[in-house]
Amino acid sequence: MTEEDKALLDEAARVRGFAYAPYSNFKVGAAIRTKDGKMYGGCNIENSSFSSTMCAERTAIYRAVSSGETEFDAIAVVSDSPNPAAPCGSCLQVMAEFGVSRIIMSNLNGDTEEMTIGELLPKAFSKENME
Ligand SMILES: O=c1ccn([C@H]2C[C@H](O)[C@@H](CO)O2)c(=O)[nH]1
Ligand SMILES: [Zn+2]
Repeated sequence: MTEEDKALLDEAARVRGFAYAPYSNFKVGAAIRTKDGKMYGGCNIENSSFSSTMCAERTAIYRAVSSGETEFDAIAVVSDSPNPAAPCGSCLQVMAEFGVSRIIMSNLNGDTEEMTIGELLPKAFSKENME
């Protein structure tokens, strides 16, 4: 693993500490890196109206996009699961939209796995489908 990817996982683990998850008690942290090396972190933010909950990955991506970022390299995701957990389908769809190609997943034991968006969401729906 590169130093850059370690730093991205460290940032995901750090912002996981801000997760607001009183309903599931499942805290998730994510951090996305732009092609020019900037990092944006995000945590999951739950709500008593459950469907208003936002995942850590989309919090991170939407923070980056809202800051003017358009070119992405990788996203790291950290949660307390027996095996490194993959992002949910909604987050994968958003990663496909914004060209987030590498997904690095880790748990608190430090087990780490990397997959591409093409592996996790083959045949993603995209704007090309609407042409
Ligand atoms: O990849 C995932 C999967 C789940 N969650 C959040 C949503 C909810 O708050 C909690 C349980 O699903 O974990 C994420 O943030 N990212
Ligand atoms: Zn999600």
